[in-house]
Amino acid sequence: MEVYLDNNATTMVDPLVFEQMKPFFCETYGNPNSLHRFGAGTHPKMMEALDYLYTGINADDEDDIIITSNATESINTVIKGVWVDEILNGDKNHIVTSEVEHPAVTAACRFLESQGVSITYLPVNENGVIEANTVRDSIKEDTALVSIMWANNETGKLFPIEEIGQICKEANVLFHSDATQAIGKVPVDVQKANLDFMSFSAHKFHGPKGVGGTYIKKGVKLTPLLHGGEQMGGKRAGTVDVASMVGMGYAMHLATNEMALAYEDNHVRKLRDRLESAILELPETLVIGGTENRTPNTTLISIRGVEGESMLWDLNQKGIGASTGSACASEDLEANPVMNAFGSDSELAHTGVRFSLSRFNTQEQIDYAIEVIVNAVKRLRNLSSSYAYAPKSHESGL
Ligand SMILES: Cc1ncc(COP(=O)(O)O)c(CNc2co[nH]c2=O)c1O
Repeated sequence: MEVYLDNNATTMVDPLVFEQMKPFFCETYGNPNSLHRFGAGTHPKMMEALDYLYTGINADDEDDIIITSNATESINTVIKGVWVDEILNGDKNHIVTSEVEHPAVTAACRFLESQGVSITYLPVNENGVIEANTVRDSIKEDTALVSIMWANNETGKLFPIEEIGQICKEANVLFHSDATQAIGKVPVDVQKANLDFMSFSAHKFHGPKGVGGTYIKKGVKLTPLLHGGEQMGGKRAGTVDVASMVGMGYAMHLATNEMALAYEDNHVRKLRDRLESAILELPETLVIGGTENRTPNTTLISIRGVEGESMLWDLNQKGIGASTGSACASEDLEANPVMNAFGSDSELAHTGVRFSLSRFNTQEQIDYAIEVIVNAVKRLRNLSSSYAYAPKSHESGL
């Protein structure tokens, strides 16, 4: 049996989304910017996609959305655009972010640091969450931007975005959230959150890879990252991947409607809890960041005595796909940076395994995964030269 439990890395394209995309490869294939019928034929579905996108996040209208290639481009568009507008051409020189952002945020901020910008990286509390008051305390006269993720890709922890948005509004500071891991899992409302900018990526909510979006609040200036064309009103040059844009719009429609979010919060959460509870019955296991206030599909579990990469290999041999954290960091054997941010000791920081489910997982798959995981833990702990579990009188050893 094959069981895919790495949906925070990427998701399967929903077959219903794929159906919407098909016509734009060999039938309606014109360039949207061409004046003839072949180009104009793409417009109705592109407008429909923009309608799905802006309504899915409760933006004002379709002008508040630009189509990008992924969340990484969207994040760079915001951070570097604010740098140009507010720092290079303004009187600001400070950005507030967190220690547990995705590398797309951290690396963009590191680049700005190399250009002389001051960056504050806020720490998480013992539950792996940024506390809103630490944002308030970090804002200074010359703060240009606050950028805090909506949901952490490794732990699933949800951050107090609405509270932080109110703080930024009162301090008159621009506010960006990387919502890549939130859309399709929890309600996302850019107006309730007082966001000026937001980034997202279609392949995280059953849309195609290679397409994402940036929300830019109406009236907020943002110098484009890409120049050289009038697409997206000049906010993002380059011919749009029409099929992917249509796919992302429909995926947003399927993922953010009331019924879909209720399904995530019930069916997917129940399967995640079933998997998590079974693993937590093993001794010396714990959920990193705790089980409260998370996206319904994610669990990051430390299994003492079991190297995360070894576990992934065992699982893969049995047809199960999971991860130790962000795929972009999975090539190296570095300790999980999020676990480091929790102050985990170096041994613990290598024991994390992330399981991230989706609406396409079934109970049969989860029960099979539980059986494989429990057997893998037994095998790997028995092989470990450094792990010796001394069961307490009432516990059975492994
Ligand atoms: C919070 C967050 N932001 C940005 C990105 C980048 O998205 P992309 O530009 O579409 O690639 C990711 C991808 N996160 C992961 C990719 O693989 N495992 C992950 O957890 C993410 O989880």
